[in-house]
Amino acid sequence: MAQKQYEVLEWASLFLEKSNRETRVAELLLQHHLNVSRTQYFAQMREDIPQHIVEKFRADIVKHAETGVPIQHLMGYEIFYGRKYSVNEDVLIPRPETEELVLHVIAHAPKDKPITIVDVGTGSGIIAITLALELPNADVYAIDISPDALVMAKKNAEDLEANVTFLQGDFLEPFVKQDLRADIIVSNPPYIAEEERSELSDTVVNYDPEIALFAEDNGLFAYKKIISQLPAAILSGGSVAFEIGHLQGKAVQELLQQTFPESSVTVRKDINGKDRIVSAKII
Ligand SMILES: C[S@@+](CC[C@H](N)C(=O)[O-])C[C@H]1O[C@@H](n2cnc3c(N)ncnc32)[C@H](O)[C@@H]1O
Repeated sequence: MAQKQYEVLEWASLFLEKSNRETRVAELLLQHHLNVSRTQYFAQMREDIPQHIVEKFRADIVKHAETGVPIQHLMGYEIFYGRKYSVNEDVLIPRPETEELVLHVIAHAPKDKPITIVDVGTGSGIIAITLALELPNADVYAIDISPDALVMAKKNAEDLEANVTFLQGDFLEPFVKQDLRADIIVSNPPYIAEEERSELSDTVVNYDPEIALFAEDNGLFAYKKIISQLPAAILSGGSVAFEIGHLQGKAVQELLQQTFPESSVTVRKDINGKDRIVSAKII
């Protein structure tokens, strides 16, 4: 018997609710299996869906509910800043908060002269690639310690035709080693404290890479390390922008202020009113 699109979605929502899984994912997954735009998806809510698509969709919903595997891994991609990025277990699944970091950098970047930008801890490459595509005057470098993450980031850069130089190493070290200096340094580093592990969903703990999530020193290790490398990596008058955990604003602000006492360091809130970005213009 043929099933209408809204009936298939209703089944998925009930199934996911029963297994305490988020239901928002069902729509994204169904849209993916139907291979339609968002507008088309809503327009055809009362249309019949071919049986083979219903079966594939149901199988993915059951797998997600039973194992916690993120739908982005089932689909093989996530959308970031309107572009499709391949993802797998080697990279953090892009988060919507990070779009706010990218928007901040784009809004404040000089547009009238050549600039150099470094993305520290690039993962799937979302920050570096978006900046390379949105800021044609920027020479963009992207660093990660994980060779596997860099494979995925390079694939994404190639697929999206973005010109990014990828370096492997410990935070800013490979950039500094080349005697380079940047106008803008941006990072969404690992910032979750080990003590917070139990608060995370098993979808995050089991499927995002450990190295992308956790940081010692109450989640501050990466900020401390990057800030200690900054004086050798940034140009005077350059700027820094970090994504932060919503309780880390004051601590990261103080760390930056200690290293650059003359600079003004700002904590910015995200769309939900939570501290999300710490930025500074370096003097
Ligand atoms: C929170 S993820 C961010 C990934 C990506 N920039 C994003 O926003 O989705 C942090 C990234 O930092 C990388 N990383 C962790 N420790 C590092 C280190 N010591 N040096 C360079 N990168 C590191 C991880 O491999 C991971 O890709």
